Amino acid sequence: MKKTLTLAGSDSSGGAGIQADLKTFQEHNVYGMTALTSIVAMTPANWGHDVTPIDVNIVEKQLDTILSVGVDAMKTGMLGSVDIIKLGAKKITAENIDKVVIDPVMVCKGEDEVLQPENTDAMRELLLPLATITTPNLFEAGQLAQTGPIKDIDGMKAAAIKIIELGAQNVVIKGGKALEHEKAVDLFYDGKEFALLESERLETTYNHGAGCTFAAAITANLAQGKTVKEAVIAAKDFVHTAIKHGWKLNQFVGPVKHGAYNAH
Ligand SMILES: Nc1ncnc2c1ncn2[C@@H]1O[C@H](COP(=O)(O)OP(=O)(O)O)[C@@H](O)[C@H]1O
Ligand SMILES: Cc1ncc(COP(=O)(O)O)c(C=O)c1O
Ligand SMILES: [Mg+2]
Repeated sequence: MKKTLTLAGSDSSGGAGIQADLKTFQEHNVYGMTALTSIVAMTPANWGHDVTPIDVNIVEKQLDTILSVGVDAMKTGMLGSVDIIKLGAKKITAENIDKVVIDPVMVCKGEDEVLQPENTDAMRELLLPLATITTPNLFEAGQLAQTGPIKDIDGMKAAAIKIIELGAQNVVIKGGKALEHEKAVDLFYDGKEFALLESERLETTYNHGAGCTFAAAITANLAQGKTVKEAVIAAKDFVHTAIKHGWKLNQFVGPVKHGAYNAH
C-alpha cells in the first residue's frame, strides 16, 4: 500500500481541504494520513469563512507521527501561518521527501484578496524550491510569480517561467473557470516544454474543492509511480468527472463529487 500525507486545513463542510484529500486518496487506493494546520468553520447564516490556525507544536507532533511511518508522496494545502510553512519546509528537507505537491492555497473560491500576504512570501521562498510540482490557480500564479493578474495563456506562460525560476521542478497553472476561454485549460511546464491540457468547460458553480481534489489526485498518482506529467493528466481527468457530478450541498456551496470517477 502506498502512503500519502496531506499537510492542510480542515474544511468542516467536507468538500475541500483534508476532507477532499482523504476522499481522493481513498478513490486512488492509497493510504492517506493527515497533519492538520487550521480549522475552517462556516457561519450558517452567510457561509462566511472563519479560519483558526493550529499551534505549530501540535502540527509538528502530527508530522512526527506520520514521518516515523514514512510516506511515498505528500501534498500541502492551506497552511495557516508562516511558522507552519517553516516547519513544513524543515521536515520535507530533513526527511528527504522527493514527491512533494505544493498546492499554494491563498483564498477560498470566489474571494480575491489574500488574507495573509506573509504566507505567500514564505510559500514562495521556502516551499517552491522543494516542490516536485506546484498547482496554483490563476490568481495564485499571479501572486507567486508577482506578475499581477493573469488574463490569457501568454500570461500563464510568463508566470510559469517565473515559478520554475523560483525553484519548483514543475508547475501546472489551472486556468479552470477563471480563464476566459472556451475550454478549461491548464498549463503544464517542466522548465523545458509547455503543454496545454484542455478539457470541456463545465458550466457549473458546484466546484468547491476542485483544486484540492486535483492536487491530491496528483499526489496519489506520484505515490503510485506515475511520472509528473502522467500524474497531472490523469488528475485532470479525475477532477473533471468530479466537477461534472458536483452537487448542491446548501444554498451557498456545491462540492465536487470526489468519488465520481470510479462510480460513473
Ligand atoms: N468549470 C470547469 N470545467 C472544467 N474543468 C474545470 C472547471 N473549473 C475547474 N476545472 C478544472 O479543475 C481543476 C481545479 O481548478 P480550479 O477550480 O481553478 O482550482 P481551485 O479550486 O484551486 O481554484 C483544474 O484542472 C481546472 O482546469
Ligand atoms: C481548508 C481548506 N483548504 C483549501 C480550500 C481551497 O479549496 P479549493 O479546492 O476549492 O481551492 C478551502 C476552501 O474552502 C478550505 O476550506
Ligand atoms: Mg485551490
